[in-house]
Parts: sequence; structure tokens; C-alpha cells
Amino acid sequence: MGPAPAPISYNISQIHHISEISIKNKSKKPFKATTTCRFCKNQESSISLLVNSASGFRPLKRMTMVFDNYIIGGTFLVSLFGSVLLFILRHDSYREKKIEKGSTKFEIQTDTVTGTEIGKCSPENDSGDDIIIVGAGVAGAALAHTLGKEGRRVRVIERDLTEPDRIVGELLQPGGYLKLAELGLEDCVEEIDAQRVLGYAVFKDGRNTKLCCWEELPLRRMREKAATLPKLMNYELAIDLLSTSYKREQLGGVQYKTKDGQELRAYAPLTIVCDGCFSNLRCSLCNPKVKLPFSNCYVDMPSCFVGLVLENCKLPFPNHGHVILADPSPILFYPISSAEVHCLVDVPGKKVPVAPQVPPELCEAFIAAVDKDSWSTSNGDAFNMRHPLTGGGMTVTLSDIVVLRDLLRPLHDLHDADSLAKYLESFYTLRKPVASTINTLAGALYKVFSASSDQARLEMREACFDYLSLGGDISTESVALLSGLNPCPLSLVLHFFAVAIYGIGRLLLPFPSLGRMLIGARLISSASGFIFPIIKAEGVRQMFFPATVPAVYRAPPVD
Ligand SMILES: Cc1cc2nc3c(=O)[nH]c(=O)nc-3n(C[C@H](O)[C@H](O)[C@H](O)COP(=O)(O)OP(=O)(O)OC[C@H]3O[C@@H](n4cnc5c(N)ncnc54)[C@H](O)[C@@H]3O)c2cc1C
Repeated sequence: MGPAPAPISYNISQIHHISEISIKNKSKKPFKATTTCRFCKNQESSISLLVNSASGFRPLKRMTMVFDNYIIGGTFLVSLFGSVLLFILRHDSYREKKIEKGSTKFEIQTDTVTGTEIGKCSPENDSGDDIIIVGAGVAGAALAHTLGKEGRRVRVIERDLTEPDRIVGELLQPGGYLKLAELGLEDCVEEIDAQRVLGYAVFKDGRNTKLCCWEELPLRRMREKAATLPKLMNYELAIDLLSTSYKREQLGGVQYKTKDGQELRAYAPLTIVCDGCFSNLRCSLCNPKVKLPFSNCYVDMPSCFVGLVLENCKLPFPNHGHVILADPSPILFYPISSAEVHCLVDVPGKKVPVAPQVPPELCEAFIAAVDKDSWSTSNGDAFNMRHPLTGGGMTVTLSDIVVLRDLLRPLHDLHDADSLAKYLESFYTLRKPVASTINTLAGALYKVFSASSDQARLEMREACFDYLSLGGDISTESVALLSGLNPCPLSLVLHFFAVAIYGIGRLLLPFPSLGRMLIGARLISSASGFIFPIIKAEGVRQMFFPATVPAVYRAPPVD
């Protein structure tokens, strides 16, 4: 046996992803989306090797036989299901087309956002910046560094440069690490006591199974990197972002407050907003109550994560993330340093429902005690958000930055607004393979992993656990999807329904009964209910039929 390949993973303390980039320009055309899977090929080969070596899967042949039995049991439902799927996709495609016609103003909100009359947008106000970036989180810091390195004059507006105390963005999937390396930022995972995490261990009812993956990197290091570029302006400025205005065709910008309360405006041909999940600009860019076809710009909070740090404890599987399929929803444990383990408890609902249930006399003391013991809660992600269960946010972010960098590279004059708009149109197309795969997987997996009183949903959860335990190609491919190494939406959907069919096979074999068949039918219906709404939000055409979406570029233009 040759030496095991080095695991591509770190445990990042506080980085975010950039699906949360909103791009503003003067174009009134909607950004369109199609798919060119240019990332898959490079990544798949190195990945399967890595995944296989680290997980210690059971022999493929035996796994395949077990799987085949269940497949036979479930296959007769496939054709029925196929017809239903086709119907839904066709219906959705038709609806989406209708929405698309009326959605232009949400895609590029250049003329619905207005600023106050504090400054005038004239050439004299043009401070010479090429790009303004709002927010120096994971997305903003990495983007600023990347675009600055490309020779762009970048101004970053960040309201708080102290290291945030938060529980988000700690694990970087291998796919994200590859993107980090593509951006020349791989050294961000060094010198931070980053823990190599070799994979997941999934626990259910006392049983466990192991899968592979990822690493850690801190926001602080990303910001340091961004600050090393001389063309980054005002990076240290603590800012309150106000609004964006477009007074002149080619110039947009940001109104902001300095530390001493002064209100200023900055203008540039391109403004990129990456202000995270608590964005106060989101409403300027879209209507959060409306589900938009391309941007996922609606707010849905299925649950909150409550996080706490465990000190001096050993994980059952060292250097692994631990996913407990608990009741009512999953609990995560993963190492964040050599001495600490982070525990995230998912609490369904929009708010953590503890304090409101404590008697008023105790409530204040209770909250103070919780604060003191460094509990923290977090819900949601950013602009193009996903459930954080799979820790895929930063992978999407970094992948988006690579796409954007490559798209902008040949465009030397950003003041040419028409060209800029054309280049940027392709952004939503090119980001889809990675973003939609990770987003859909996160949402669907969260639903599957959550406990339920419904027998069909319980069967789906059980089937998913057993499916992942099968090992061999099945586990390898599932993990490649999860880790952002194989960003292929079709593969995701196939695996998802393979789990459902596997579940039906488990139900019907060896002795099918009418009751079990009914549960099987409900299982398929639940599975469809989990995944199709997410696919709809991502955009069926963009995910599966990218060639039908008009876009100027199908791949980053060659310089
Ligand atoms: C509970 C939870 C756990 C997660 N775990 C993981 C994980 O393990 N792995 C992973 O890959 N992803 C994870 N994510 C997702 C990841 O954290 C996000 O995808 C990522 O942080 C988004 O990066 P961002 O730069 O867009 O936003 P952020 O990192 O939130 O940065 C936004 C920045 O904008 C600044 N800002 C905001 N408003 C203004 C303003 N008005 N003016 C100036 N500056 C402003 C903020 O100060 C901040 O610095 C998790 C998310 C959650 C909620």
C-alpha cells in the first residue's frame, strides 16, 4: 500500500462564503444562470483517492450486493416516480419562466436604491476606486485580497475589524480548501492551531459510521492577507453602512459612516456587497418576503444553532466531525483547537425557545449566566443562504470568488458598464454547479436528519444512515458531494433518490405488505417534498438545463 494522501482539510475559525455576494451595476437586465461544470474534472480525481484512503470503507463488493437487494425491492417504484418527477420539473420550469419575466428589478437593483443628498455623484467624487466591497468577512476579505492582487483598486468598508466571537464558519470542506489554494490563500490555515479533520462520524441510536473530509481557517488571517495589499484603501475604517446610490450611469457606491460619525460616500464602477447573514442591505437588493428564482433572496429560518465550547474532552473519533442524529434534530461536535471541541445543538424554530419559558424573576440571571458561559446562537447564513449543517458556506463563498475573479480578469476598464454587465451576467451561471449542489444538499440533509413522528420520515432517516454506511463508491460519491469536490446537481439528485429507493427496498424486503407499501409511497412523497422546493429556489433550469439559459459566457472568458 502506498502512503496515504495528505488530507485536504482544516478547521476554520470564522470564515464565511461568498454566495453572499450581491453585485450591483447599472444594467437593467437580470443576471441569468446556466452551468458549465469546469471544476468537476480537476477535483474528482484527487478527491476519490483522498476519500477512500481516509474512511476505511467496507469492501465494495459486499456493499454492492446488499444495496442490489434493496434496489430490486425499490425499483418498481422508479418509473412511477420518474413520471412524477418529470411532471414537477416541467411544471416548475414553466413557472420559473413566468417569474423570470417579472423579476428583473430584484436581480440588479440599480434604480430602486436611492441615497440621501449628502454628496454628489460626479466625476469629482470618483475617488478612483475600481471596486467597493462592503464587509470584510470571509467573502469580503478573500475577495479584496484576490481582486487587489489582480491590480484592482479596492476599497473595503467594514464596520468592525475586531475578531468576531461567533460560532459560524469553522470547518472548511476540501472543495473549499482547493478554492482557497486557487486564490493563493492556503496559508491562512497555518499558525492558527488548525485541526485537521479527516471526516465525519455519524451516530444514530448507538451505532456509528465514518465518512471523510476537511480543515479550519480563521477570519483574522484572511483579513491580514487582505491588508497586505497596498491598493486596499481605508481598510481599517470602522463603518456603518448606509445605502447605495446610482446618480450617474457608470458610478454606483456606498454611503457610510466613519468612526467619528462623519457621513461620507464612496463611488466606484462596481460595488460588491458581502455583509453577511445579518445584512442591512439585503432589503435594498431584494424583497426578502419573496422567493426569487436566481438569488435565493428570501429569508427562511428553519432553526437556530446553539453553540458551546467543550474543554479537555476527547472525541470518540479523533480528528473527525461528529454528527449525532438526535431527537428532534442533529447535534454536531468538532475540534476547533488542540484543546477545544465545539458543540452545536440545532434547535428547530426561529428563536431558541428557552429564555421565554423561564419565569421572569429568573430570566435575567439565566441570560447573564448563558452569556457568561460563552454560549452563542446563530441562525442562517448570508445572501444565498443554506442550512449550516454541512458546513458548506465558505466553500461556496470561495468558489464564487474564483468565478468572479476569472470573469473580471479580462475586463480592464470597469467603467465600461455595458461590458461589465455582460461579464457579470455569467456569474450566476458559472457559480451554479458548486453553489446549488451544496445548498440543496444542506437543506435536504437537514430535513432528512431531523427526527419526526412520521413513520415514513423515520424510515428515510434510517435509510440515509444505512446508505452512508454502505461504503465503497456510494459513500465516496456522497462525501464528494458534501465536501464540494464533486459539485454535480444531477449526481446529488440521483443519490438522494437512491436513498429513498433504498429505504423502500428495506421496507418491502423480504415480505412486502400493504401497510409497508403505503409507508414506502409516503417516503417517496416526503423525499420529493424535501428536495424539490430547494431545487425550485435554486432554479431548475440553472441547475439541470444550463444550456437553455441565455448567458454571454459559458466559461470565464480567455484573456
Ligand atoms: C451556525 C453557522 C455555522 C456555520 N458553519 C460553517 C462551517 O463550519 N463551514 C462553512 O464553510 N461555513 C459555515 N457557515 C457559513 C459561513 O459562516 C458563511 O457562509 C460565511 O461566513 C459568509 O461569509 P460572508 O463574508 O458573506 O459573511 P460574514 O462572514 O458574516 O461577514 C460579513 C461582514 O460584513 C460586515 N458588515 C455587515 N454589515 C456591514 C455594514 N453595514 N457595513 C460594514 N460592514 C458590515 C460584518 O462586520 C462582517 O465582517 C456557518 C454559518 C452558520 C450560521
